[in-house]
Amino acid sequence: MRPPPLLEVDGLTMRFGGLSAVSDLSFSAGQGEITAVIGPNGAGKTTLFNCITGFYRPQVGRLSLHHPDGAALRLERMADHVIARKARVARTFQNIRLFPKMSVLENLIVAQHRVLMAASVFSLAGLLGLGRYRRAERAAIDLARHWLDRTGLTAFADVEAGSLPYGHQRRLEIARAMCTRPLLLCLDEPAAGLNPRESGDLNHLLQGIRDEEKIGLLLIEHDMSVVMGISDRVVVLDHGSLIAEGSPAEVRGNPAVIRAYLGEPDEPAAVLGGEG
Ligand SMILES: Nc1ncnc2c1ncn2[C@@H]1O[C@H](COP(=O)(O)OP(=O)(O)OP(=O)(O)O)[C@@H](O)[C@H]1O
Repeated sequence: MRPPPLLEVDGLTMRFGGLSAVSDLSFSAGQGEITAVIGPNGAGKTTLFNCITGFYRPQVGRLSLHHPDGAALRLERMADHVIARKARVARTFQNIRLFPKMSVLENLIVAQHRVLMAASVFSLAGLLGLGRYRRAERAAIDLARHWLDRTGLTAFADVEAGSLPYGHQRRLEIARAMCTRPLLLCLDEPAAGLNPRESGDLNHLLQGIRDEEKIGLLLIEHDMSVVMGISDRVVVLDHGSLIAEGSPAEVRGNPAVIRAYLGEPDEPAAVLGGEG
């Protein structure tokens, strides 16, 4: 049985001039599930992420984020900063976007600036005088330390983020996103540029986040060992439309998926291999 939907995408269409980058797309991503969005180049994956995170406003369709208190927030009506803060959707990027000159720890504290500023009641007096701010600061440091530990970065806490090896920077991006306490974590090609060992570590980290935090993860990924190895559901796009949806095993054997990737029905293992 599928878990309750966390994100429901309903009839989503996003056009650029005459081009439909996403076309009448519907699917759901469950709470406590890893949902992978795959498809050939130009299929509309990044456009979908940009609609979910408020960077684009779709012309048609609904994006509903179901909160544990029963509220269904309509993301397509919200600005990006409201989606991050109120709907609690966090995102990492294909091209890593850390503060490279800040330390690893500072990156994780800055991610929590909204909570800290709220605790200061947005005033200097609040910053200087209130126990409430000091408690919030303590909690922010504890949360940062927790995610440093979970991502294996504790030893690098004081190191400049930009000087970390690539695989560590990817994990730091995930730690930073988790410091915002998201309900939905959107990961844009988290395995890009990782070697097989780092990719294995990433799988382990993402499965741990799913199982322990019970949040939803939505990932765009081209590395099929990651997609087939850790996803609970796979959504396949081609030319902006949904062509398949199901478990990794169901999707891997789907003729439409094989055609979209290979242009012919032979040799699915070449592109859609992996564990699963
Ligand atoms: N801002 C934009 N303006 C015009 N066209 C765009 C814009 N963003 C995306 N597109 C077009 O929309 C289509 C889908 O692009 P998108 O980047 O969403 O695909 P993708 O599946 O993420 O591809 P890739 O795997 O190569 O990253 C492409 O034809 C792309 O050129």
